Amino acid sequence: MMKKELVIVLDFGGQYNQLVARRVRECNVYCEIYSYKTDLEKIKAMNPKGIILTGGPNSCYEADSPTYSKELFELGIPVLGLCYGAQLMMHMLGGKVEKADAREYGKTEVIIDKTDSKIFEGVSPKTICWMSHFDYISKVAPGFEITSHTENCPCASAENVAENLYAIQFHPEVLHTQEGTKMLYNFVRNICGCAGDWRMDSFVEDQIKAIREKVGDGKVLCALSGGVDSSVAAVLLSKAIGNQLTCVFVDHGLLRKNEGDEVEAVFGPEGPYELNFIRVNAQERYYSKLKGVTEPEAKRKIIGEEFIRVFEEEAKKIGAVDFLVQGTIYPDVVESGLGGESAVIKSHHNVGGLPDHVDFKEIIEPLRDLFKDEVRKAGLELGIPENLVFRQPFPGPGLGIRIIGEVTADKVRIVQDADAIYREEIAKAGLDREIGQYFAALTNMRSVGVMGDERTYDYAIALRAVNTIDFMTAESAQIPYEVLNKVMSRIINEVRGVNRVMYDLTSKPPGTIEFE
Ligand SMILES: Nc1ncnc2c1ncn2[C@@H]1O[C@H](COP(=O)(O)OP(=O)(O)OP(=O)(O)O)[C@@H](O)[C@H]1O
Ligand SMILES: O=c1[nH]c(=O)c2[nH+]cn([C@@H]3O[C@H](COP(=O)(O)O)[C@@H](O)[C@H]3O)c2[nH]1
Ligand SMILES: NC(=O)CC[C@H](N)C(=O)O
Ligand SMILES: [Mg+2]
Repeated sequence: MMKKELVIVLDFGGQYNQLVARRVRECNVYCEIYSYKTDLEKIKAMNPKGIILTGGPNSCYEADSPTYSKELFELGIPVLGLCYGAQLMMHMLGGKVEKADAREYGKTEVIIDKTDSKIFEGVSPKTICWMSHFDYISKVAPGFEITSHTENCPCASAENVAENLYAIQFHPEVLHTQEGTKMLYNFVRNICGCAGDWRMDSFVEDQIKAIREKVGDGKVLCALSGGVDSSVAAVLLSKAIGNQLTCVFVDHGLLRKNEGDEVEAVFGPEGPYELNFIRVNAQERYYSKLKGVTEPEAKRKIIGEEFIRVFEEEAKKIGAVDFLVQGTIYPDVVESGLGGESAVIKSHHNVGGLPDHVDFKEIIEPLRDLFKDEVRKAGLELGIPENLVFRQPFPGPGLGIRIIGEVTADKVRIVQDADAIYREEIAKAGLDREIGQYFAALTNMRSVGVMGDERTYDYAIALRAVNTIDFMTAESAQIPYEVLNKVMSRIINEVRGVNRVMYDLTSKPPGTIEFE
């Protein structure tokens, strides 16, 4: 078998490390991320075609900052340092890095000095790049030449062609760097010489192989929500291990209207997949655990823990189940505060919301490194129908995080009915494939209204709709006013307990997509 081409990303704690990996994969080159604490011997043994050092929050000239063996730069393997990685390369090889008088942050014009640099092939001589640094390279290391600069920064990039070493102060992986993808392409394809023969089908094949090796003839339980991620995970697992797999779908009473039956229709015995499928109706159990709880993180943790307890009980019934599979994807990991140095935004039930003790030998998450759109590609690769692959995401904690404050059966009914109307009207207007994610939420606010000459004192529904590529950032969608108006009027007329409807205009950041 032909050996797969690999580029290694060495993680120094930057915020955009997964984006680096993703951009490399977009160049059809396989890529894996390793911590800067990984041994050089281990890196060498993987025989990478290139190595990328990421950004990071530290200053390389301080004593305890992350560093690496200098031998890395002497292997003859092309190395590209980004931001902290660039500074570290200069610092270790005899250049100088210092604190700048002013920090450079955001979109910045970079002027290319060496237009025939391989990194800048096809890039305009003046190009907008994303900067995010306090420190700067005040002197390049011997053997390096400066290849670009900005108004405030004398060295925006440098290279030592003879040694195959490249340093970039800005962040080519961020889409705000207009020609960044081109630069990374130039590095992996032209400088590292990768042929670019990696495709999503290789990802699928590799995962199937890895799962078979790990699981052997053991039994596996897959947490299946019917959403995009776990459906892709379930089909992948089923291809890998067939009958050893049982899928468990939990109806926690926080699903959208009719969703339980819809999921059962697709994955149950009547559907097209040959899966061992179990539906657990756990409504009462969730409502009683959530009674009186209002704090968002507390709600998330309770829902997350109950999921696991249900899975454990089902596993006991099957007997001797060692593995639990979840459809965790990369944004779940980052937001739960586990993506390197990044802060906790909210504990996704399947990551940061997991209880301390879990009764499975191992949790398998085959999609953990992928972004949503990459998961969709894998789904299509697996032959999953488009209407499933392009479903809008629905969070595991469900309506639990779309009902602000305490969850009750009556509030669930209100938000389910309002949401169903909203979805119906969006579909009628032909907008359902256009908008990334849209839903109704129940604010915990009641206000005074007048209906049929009577005073009302009822809840306000918030409508949300966002467009996004990777769900890490998002903008509110521009829905035609007539559509919003129709939704408002139907909700007020058809859903008892609501007398006001609002549209949430907030982008992410500063908002998040869900309300809790
Ligand atoms: N009701 C549920 N029953 C069983 N497992 C669930 C349920 N809800 C969520 N999960 C598990 O938690 C994981 C994360 O949920 P999440 O909503 O992010 O993914 P998804 O439902 O698979 O896809 P999507 O993001 O498209 O909704 C799922 O992949 C699945 O493994
Ligand atoms: O399975 C999930 N478990 C969770 O705990 C969770 N929280 C948010 N989401 C989904 O993630 C995306 C980003 O949402 P936020 O901007 O609200 O963090 C959006 O698509 C959200 O629907 C979740 N999915
Ligand atoms: N984004 C980065 O990698 C920053 C590197 C370094 N901490 C600086 O401020 O210059
Ligand atoms: Mg979901």
